[in-house]
Amino acid sequence: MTQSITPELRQWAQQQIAAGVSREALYQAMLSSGWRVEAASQVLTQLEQPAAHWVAAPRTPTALPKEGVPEPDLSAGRSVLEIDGHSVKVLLALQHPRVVVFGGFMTDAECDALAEAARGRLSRSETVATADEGSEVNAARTSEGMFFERGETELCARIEQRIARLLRWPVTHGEGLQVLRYRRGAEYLPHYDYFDPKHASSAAILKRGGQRVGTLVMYLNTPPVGGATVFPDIKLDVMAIKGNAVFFSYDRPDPGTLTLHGGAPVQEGEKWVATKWMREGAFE
Ligand SMILES: O=C(O)CCC(=O)C(=O)O
Ligand SMILES: [Fe+2]
Repeated sequence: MTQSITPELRQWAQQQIAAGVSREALYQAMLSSGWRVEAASQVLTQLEQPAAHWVAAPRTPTALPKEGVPEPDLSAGRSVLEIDGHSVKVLLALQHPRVVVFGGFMTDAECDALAEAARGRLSRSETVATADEGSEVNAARTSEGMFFERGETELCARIEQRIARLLRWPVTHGEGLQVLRYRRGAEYLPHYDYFDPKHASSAAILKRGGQRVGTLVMYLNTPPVGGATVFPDIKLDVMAIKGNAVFFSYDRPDPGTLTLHGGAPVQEGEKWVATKWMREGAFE
């Protein structure tokens, strides 16, 4: 099925919205009638943008950056990246390890909506077991978490599309969004996001999509005190500020990537984040 975004389709979608149909209902209706996640999400995203930004058909799949890991286009010293009508600021860029901090990646409304959608589905976070197959509850991680399916809701699809464009990495190569809530005192001790090839459980995990090669942690609120994302190897603390996000990439599953990182204890209030992990291959 070709899924070009014709003027008629756009008009139909606009009429539905004007008639009070929610974006979510429209998105689910499009999926049930055979639309692909990315195309359906694009139609709805474009409705918010000036007509000059509309395209007649879905754009070609996101081109991979040369390096083989996700990477934003920061050529020519860009400080603001225009992604799907959002002005994403580049607040900090470090070469090695590759760490980029973005300002205004998500709107406050998007942060609130994502946290609310996740709230009822949180359970004590698990991490990959070290000894045998499967995952286990781990004292190093005292947050509660949940995973959305990729493209599960219109909001997930919209955020996933924005991530894909920002980091030039296909939506298909990303895991579903994970949402974590840390209550006061909760933390995530320093760890690597790649799967340790020496762990017994890694072989099975790697069959689906291969290694993780990049992470984007999005802050869904601003904890009053504490909760920074810390990178002990390079002594960098990224403060958790609502709507901002920190990206880092790792081209091999090796501590030499200097991507050791953790979530510092939350000292007051709560901390909410969404994490997107990107794989080297398609995660289907
Ligand atoms: O909460 C944080 O700041 C870090 C989260 C994290 O490391 C992860 O989700 O893998
Ligand atoms: Fe992590």
